[in-house]
Amino acid sequence: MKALSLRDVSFSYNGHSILRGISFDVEKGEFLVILGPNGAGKSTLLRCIMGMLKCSGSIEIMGRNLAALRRDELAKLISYVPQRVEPNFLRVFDFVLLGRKPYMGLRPSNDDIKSVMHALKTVGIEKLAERPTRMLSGGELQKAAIARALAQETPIILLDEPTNNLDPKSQIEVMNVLKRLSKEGKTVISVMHDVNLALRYGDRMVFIKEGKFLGECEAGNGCRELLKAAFDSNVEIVETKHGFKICYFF
Ligand SMILES: Nc1ncnc2c1ncn2[C@@H]1O[C@H](COP(=O)(O)OP(=O)(O)OP(=O)(O)O)[C@@H](O)[C@H]1O
Repeated sequence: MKALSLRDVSFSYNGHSILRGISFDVEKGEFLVILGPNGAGKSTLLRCIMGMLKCSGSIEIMGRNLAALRRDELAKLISYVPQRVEPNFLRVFDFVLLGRKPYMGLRPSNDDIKSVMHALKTVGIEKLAERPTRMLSGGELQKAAIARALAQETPIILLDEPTNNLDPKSQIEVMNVLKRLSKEGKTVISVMHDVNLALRYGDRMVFIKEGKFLGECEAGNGCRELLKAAFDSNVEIVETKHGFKICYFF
């Protein structure tokens, strides 16, 4: 069974075609990065997978047809970290507790509280539990959003540009958390613009261009030709002394 299977997924906004017949699979425990130019349809694709937009074609999540899943069933299979998270008056603990909604009764159970504490520890922000989210830095807020998704305890986690607006140290911290999660068996699917982070942390890259599936490649193999075609630029990939692949466009 695949974690995610897309077959001929298409979507239009008011008759304007955005996604055109996208098909690909994601294996369980894989760290898949979705890349492509601005406006290619990456965020739209994530919203289709989350059932927030109604697309044609078929989407299977952990072997189950998305169209046949109830909202609470879907929320136990897949969690979503959106591109922008709005900070508010909620304490970090309560913000992360929102991830327990699919499981919670009127009051949080001991399991809910344990799960929140575990999620906060996993992303390394347990010391911020009492702080209102509006008093967090961009990186801390991003980690809180990831912790909320972890508290949801889903086998798949979907992220839309999780390293946006983060400084280099926070970028690496967030990517290390995601890599560790995928190594522990979670399926991580992330839209990213930072090709170097994608090459370094992803297992595989899927390229979307003009609403279509352009191609896929193993991240370790550099993916030079696909990068060139996706971004209409010349690309060079070099290996650093640490064994990382670094790519630059010209
Ligand atoms: N609510 C909407 N109504 C109409 N068109 C929309 C809407 N949201 C997005 N679009 C259009 O759909 C296309 C795909 O947008 P989408 O946000 O999915 O692209 P993206 O690949 O995620 O882009 P980026 O890398 O810039 O975030 C764009 O042309 C965008 O203008």
